[in-house]
Amino acid sequence: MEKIIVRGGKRLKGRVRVHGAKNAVLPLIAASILPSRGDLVIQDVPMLEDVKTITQVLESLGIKADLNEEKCSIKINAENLTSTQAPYELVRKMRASSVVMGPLLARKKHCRIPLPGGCAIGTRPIDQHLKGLKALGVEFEIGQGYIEGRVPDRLRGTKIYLDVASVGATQNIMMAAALAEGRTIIENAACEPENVDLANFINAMGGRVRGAGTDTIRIDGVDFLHGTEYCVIPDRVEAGTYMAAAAITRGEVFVEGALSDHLKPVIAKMREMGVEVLEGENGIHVRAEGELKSVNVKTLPHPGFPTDMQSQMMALLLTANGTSTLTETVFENRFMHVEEMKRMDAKMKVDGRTVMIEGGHPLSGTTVRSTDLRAGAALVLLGLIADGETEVTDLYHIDRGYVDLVGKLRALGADVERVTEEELQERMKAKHSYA
Ligand SMILES: CC(=O)N[C@H]1[C@@H](OP(=O)(O)OP(=O)(O)OC[C@H]2O[C@@H](n3ccc(=O)[nH]c3=O)[C@H](O)[C@@H]2O)O[C@H](CO)[C@@H](O)[C@@H]1O
Ligand SMILES: C=C(OP(=O)(O)O)C(=O)O
Repeated sequence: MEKIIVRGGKRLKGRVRVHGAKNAVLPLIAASILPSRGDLVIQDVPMLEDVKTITQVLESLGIKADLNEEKCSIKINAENLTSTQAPYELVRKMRASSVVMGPLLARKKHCRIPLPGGCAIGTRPIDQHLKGLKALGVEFEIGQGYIEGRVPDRLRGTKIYLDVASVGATQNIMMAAALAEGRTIIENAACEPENVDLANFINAMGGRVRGAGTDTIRIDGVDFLHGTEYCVIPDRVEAGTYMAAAAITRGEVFVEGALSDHLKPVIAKMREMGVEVLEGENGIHVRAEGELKSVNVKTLPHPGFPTDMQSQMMALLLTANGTSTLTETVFENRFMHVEEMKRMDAKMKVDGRTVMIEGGHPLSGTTVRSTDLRAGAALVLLGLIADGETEVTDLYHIDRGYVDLVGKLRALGADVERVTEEELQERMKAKHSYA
């Protein structure tokens, strides 16, 4: 088992480049099932475990998909789509693989995928995905842990109102509607930047999607989609994580590639705390010094404060003076990191969906467990200012969403390393034999 070891006390300084967005590239790769003609090339693909998993899902469907780690790109040709069944071993690793449903139903009028199940941050139902796809003409059977969808006639555009502005449901419906007959209108659609990226990608393949980024999306179905070349948007959560790292250590960091338009709520809250944030054309400059003010934060669907930045923000609030509150409204169980942070002497109290955070107290390093990918990153960030050594375990979460977190933090001056259990044992042995 590998661990990240952080020794606190270093002020981060320098420049860090953000990779392409995980949450944008996953639906883009799923949408690559749609074109029946030509090659697709996606650029600035982050080489993450999740990206490898969704690529394997495509390969399991008979699609040619070549990830080029050096060029950070993927080349896909879906002309030879032979299967409509996604394997359990892959889908269970990553909930986002349920977004292959829409494209499979659009291309082959059939799909069979394992029920994604709950996860560390909540139950995460997919009722809105199913409601939308049913409205387009899909019939579903659910049993023995699988969902099977069939289109008896053909997909037909219609008006769909989502009860919850679900990111994944909007994606699944958008992709199915891209090849449906007539116009589909999604109301109360999720307007996250990743969904705008998906709409732009579908349009680059010859689709007709309008209104993405607002709560009403119109999709006019076309007969077929074709290959294209496309570059994924930068990862706003990765960018926000390094912005938080800079502020926590009272450092000065230029986050290259970060788009301020995608990070408005994060920038606003950091400024309210007293962090200096300069928005540039090529990135965001963050600088913090001395005492920061406590603030109240509530996570919301975009353009509200993103739930995927909640735990990193919590880490930052622990360094502010006074009491802050952080309310999670998107997921019902996204506070598992609170108990881990308390193990580092963080002063916090959970009351329903709100955490009271008493900032400004010293933190101490100890062994803590990543409970989800953002929580894992947040614990590493806390380790940057804790006394002594912090060991973060369960790194498979972090590997789902961060390219080389350790290398990037080290380049900014952090005292952090990734070691295997064996290496740690060797070190202990060497220490004892020396003593
Ligand atoms: C791979 C990916 O892009 N993941 C992101 C995506 O997840 P994901 O697409 O799963 O998130 P959703 O927007 O669907 O979920 C938001 C809320 O809606 C609920 N819900 C969702 C679907 C549904 O059919 N019924 C229902 O009740 C969920 O339980 C949750 O409470 O958006 C989330 C919200 O910004 C982010 O935290 C995730 O990082
Ligand atoms: C929760 C996240 O991802 P997923 O939806 O894939 O679990 C995330 O990226 O923070």
